[in-house]
Amino acid sequence: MTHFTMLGDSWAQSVDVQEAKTPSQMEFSKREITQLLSRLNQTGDVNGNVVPIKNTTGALTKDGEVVDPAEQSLLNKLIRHTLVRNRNQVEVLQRDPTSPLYSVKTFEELRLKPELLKGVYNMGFNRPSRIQENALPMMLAQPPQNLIAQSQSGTGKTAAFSLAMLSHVDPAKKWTQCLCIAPTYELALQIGQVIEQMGKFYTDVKLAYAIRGNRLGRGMKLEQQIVIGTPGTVLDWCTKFKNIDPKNITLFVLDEADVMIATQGHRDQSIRIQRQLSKDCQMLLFSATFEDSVWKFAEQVVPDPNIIKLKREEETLDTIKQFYVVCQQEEDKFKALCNLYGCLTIAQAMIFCQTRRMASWLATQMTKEGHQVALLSGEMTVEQRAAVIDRFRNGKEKVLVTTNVCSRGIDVEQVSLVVNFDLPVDMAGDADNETYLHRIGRTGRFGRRGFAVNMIDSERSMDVIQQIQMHFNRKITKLDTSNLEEMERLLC
Ligand SMILES: Nc1ncnc2c1ncn2[C@@H]1O[C@H](COP(=O)(O)OP(=O)(O)OP(=O)(O)O)[C@@H](O)[C@H]1O
Repeated sequence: MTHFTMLGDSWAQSVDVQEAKTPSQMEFSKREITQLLSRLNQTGDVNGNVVPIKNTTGALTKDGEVVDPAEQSLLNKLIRHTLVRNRNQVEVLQRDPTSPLYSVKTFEELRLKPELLKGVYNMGFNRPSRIQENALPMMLAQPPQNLIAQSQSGTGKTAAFSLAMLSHVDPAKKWTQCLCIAPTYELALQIGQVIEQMGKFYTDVKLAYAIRGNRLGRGMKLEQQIVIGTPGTVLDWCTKFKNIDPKNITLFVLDEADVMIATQGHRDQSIRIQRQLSKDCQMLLFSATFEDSVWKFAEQVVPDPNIIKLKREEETLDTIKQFYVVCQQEEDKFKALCNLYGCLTIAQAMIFCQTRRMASWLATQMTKEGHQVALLSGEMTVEQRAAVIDRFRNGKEKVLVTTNVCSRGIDVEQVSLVVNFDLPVDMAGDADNETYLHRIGRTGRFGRRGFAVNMIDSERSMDVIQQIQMHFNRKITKLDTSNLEEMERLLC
C-alpha cells in the first residue's frame, strides 16, 4: 500500500480523493497523519517494526524510567508553539573564509517564490529567527553550499530547512529531488506537516513519506519532488526497491543528528544513504547538541561544510532565592508542602520528586487534601504528557508534580517557585548540581525573581544541600513552614 500526501490538498479534498481510490493507491490523509501522531506511545525499531517505547534505546534511570532522546524531541515539538528566544550571537565558520558572509533580516531579501513567501507569512513568521538569518542565505546560495547547523530545539531549524527544500525543487520535474531523513516516523511526520503548511500555496510540489508501512512496488519511480522519511525505509526505497534514484537527489537533509546517532542502526543507514548520493548533492545536517560523537558523524555525512552554531542561553541562579525546610520524615515533607500550598498557587509551581512512584504518591496525597495538582509521569504517553504540559503552560493548572526525567528539556517560563521534594542526587547519592541548576535556574536575563524550596529529611540530604550551596556559592536560607507569617514574608 502506498501512502502519499499532496501539498495544497484541502483535508476534505484529500478524503474525497482517498475514498475514490482503491486501497493500493491510497494517499496519506491529514487524518491518518493525526492518527499516527496519536499513537505516540509506540515507536519503531530500525527495521520499522513497532516496539513498545520501553525497549527503545535510551538511558534507564534508577526508577526504571527511560530517557528516550527521540521521544524527548517529539515532546518538545508537540508542546512548543513559539520560537525559543535566544539573544546569543550566532557563530559562523565558513568553508571559504574569503567569500562574503550574507545574513538577512527579512524574508523578502531571500527572493523567494511568491507562493513560498505567502506560505511563510501565513505561518505567522514576520522575520527570520536568529539562526535563520545566517542559515537561510547559505542554504539558498548558488552554487550550493553544505551546512552543519547546531542550535537548541525551538530556534527555527526545521522551518529553515523546510523552506530550503521547497525553494530548491523544480516542480516541473516529476521525480524526487530533495531527501530528508529523521530518526523516527513521528519526527518525520512533524517535518512533513511544516512543509505542507509552508508549501500550502505552492501546489505543484508534492511530498511523500518514506516511513514504515509505506510500501511501493519494486522499480516504481516516485514522482514526488520531496521525500521525508526514516533511514531504513529511505534506504530501501533508494537501493532495494529503486523507487528513488539517489543520483537525482540534489538536496539531502539529515535532521536531529544527535538523536539519530543514539541508534547504531540509524547511524549506519544514514551513512549508507549519503554514500549513494552524487558528489555535488547539497548536504545539510542539523542537531540540537554537539558533542564529539555528533561532530564526528556530521563530518562523515557532510563534506566541506560551513558551520553555524548558536549557543544555548545559560541557566543562572542569580535571580533565584533559595531555601531549605527541615523535616523529620517523608510525612512531614508532605505537611510542609501543604503549608506552602498558598504560596505555590500565587503564580505557578513545579514540584520535583526523585522517582515516578513518589511523584504519583505525592500527587494523590495532595489531591486527597483538596489541593489541585497536575501529575506528569513517565507512564503517560508522549501525547498525554504534552497535553498536561500544555494545560500547565496555559495556566489551567497551578501546580505540577513531576520527576526529573519527565520534565527534562521543558521550560515553562512562568514558574516562579520550584520545590525539590526530593533533592537531585546522582547514583552515589551525592549532589547532582547540574540537575539542580536545570530545575531551578533561569535562562538569560529575563530578570524575574524566582524561589526554590528544598525539602530536607535526613542528615544525608542536609549534606547534599550543603554540597549544592558550596558548589554554586549561593546562600540557601532556612525556612520555617510552620511560621506562615515569616514564610509569606519571604516567599510571597
Ligand atoms: N522566523 C520565525 N518566526 C516565528 N516563528 C518561527 C520562525 N521560525 C520558526 N518558528 C516557529 O518556532 C517554533 C520552533 O521552530 P522549529 O520547529 O523550526 O525549531 P527547531 O530548531 O527545528 O526545533 P525542533 O528541532 O525542536 O523542531 C515552531 O513553532 C515554528 O513554527
